[in-house]
Amino acid sequence: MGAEVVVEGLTKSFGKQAIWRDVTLTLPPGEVSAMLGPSGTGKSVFLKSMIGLLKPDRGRCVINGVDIVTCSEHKLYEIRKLFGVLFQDGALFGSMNLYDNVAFPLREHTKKSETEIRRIVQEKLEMTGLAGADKKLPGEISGGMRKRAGLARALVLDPQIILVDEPDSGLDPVRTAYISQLLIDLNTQIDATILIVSHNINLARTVPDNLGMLFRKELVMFGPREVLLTSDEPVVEQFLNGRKRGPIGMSEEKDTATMAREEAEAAAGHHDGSPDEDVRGVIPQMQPSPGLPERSGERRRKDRVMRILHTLPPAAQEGIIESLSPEDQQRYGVHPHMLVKSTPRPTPSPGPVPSQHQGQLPADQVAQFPGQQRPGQHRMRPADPGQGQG
Ligand SMILES: Nc1ncnc2c1ncn2[C@@H]1O[C@H](COP(=O)(O)OP(=O)(O)OP(=O)(O)O)[C@@H](O)[C@H]1O
Repeated sequence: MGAEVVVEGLTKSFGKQAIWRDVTLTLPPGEVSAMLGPSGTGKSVFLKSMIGLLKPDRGRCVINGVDIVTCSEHKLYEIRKLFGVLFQDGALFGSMNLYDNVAFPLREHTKKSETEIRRIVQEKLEMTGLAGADKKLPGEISGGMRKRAGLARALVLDPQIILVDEPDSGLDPVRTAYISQLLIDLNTQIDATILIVSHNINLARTVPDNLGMLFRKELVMFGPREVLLTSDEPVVEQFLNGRKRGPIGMSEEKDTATMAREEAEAAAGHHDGSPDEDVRGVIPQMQPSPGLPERSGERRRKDRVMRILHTLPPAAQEGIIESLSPEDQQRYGVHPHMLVKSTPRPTPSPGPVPSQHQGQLPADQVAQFPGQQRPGQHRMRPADPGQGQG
């Protein structure tokens, strides 16, 4: 199973430009998570910080007990071997054919024989639908194929964590659907922890187990997909609906006067071209291709989410319960339209409670993974039944 990634209070700036601060989340092992956010909110910077290519100003990013923010170069080198990264353009060497590109990490980082390398490269090319394309140069193939070749290369060292930067960039919707399916199939086959960075709404709604969103230099939310998909938090709602009206503006954040003007214009009947339909709601998640086994990450996530169900907002609870099969509903002792009441929580310690204005929900409405702590919120007690880590 993939490694868990625990991020606590991670903060990054370039000189005086703050990118994001106090990002706290846990990527559950073997599950697929996606980080959304408007352009320029620092999603790629987040990915690069997670693998130690960029150094955060403060905070922790702990993988297998090692904090990659403070560890030695030697430890970082070791930890990086757990990662497979797919950069936006595949980051292939233009002068090497696909075979040599995919073989590159094996030749650089292992002492495997060429026979063994051939076996692994061919296996990964097959997994990514590129069997037979090994002699092609990156310049001779389509953008979608380049991404798949980048993915094949990311897989050769058997990564426990796969980071994927905008798998949909430059691809048409059909090719995006294919690469999305490939990511789900890979997760099924190798059970790696996957983090996808994207602003593709369709991918966000159908692929990941967990969703997060960066905006205004903060992590607005992170939790099971159903929490964001049913959220009425204005930033999340605007983003998932792809609307112009809302707090997200052309460059980043709109001022209050602009928002008020847009509200007034909308009330007066002006149509700004945004879709009328509200796409909020839980739609079925993409399943592994026929012939593949059940996805272990999905099964584990189901157990984990059912343990924290009572901590989630009612709409998310309903979405989760409704997406369970009748057998699972019976197994977990739930039924549609029931609301699992929140168990009393300890009184929060004094401290700033994130305000709606800052794009954050009050701490007790935010989906939190067990063992996680936010400012002003007590850590969930391990003794609390149903709060264990899935
Ligand atoms: N190495 C760097 N040095 C200085 N500034 C940087 C560096 N890398 C990124 N930035 C800045 O950090 C901000 C966030 O960039 P990033 O590429 O992470 O955004 P993003 O959310 O991935 O955007 P997009 O969705 O458009 O790819 C930008 O203002 C960018 O200019």
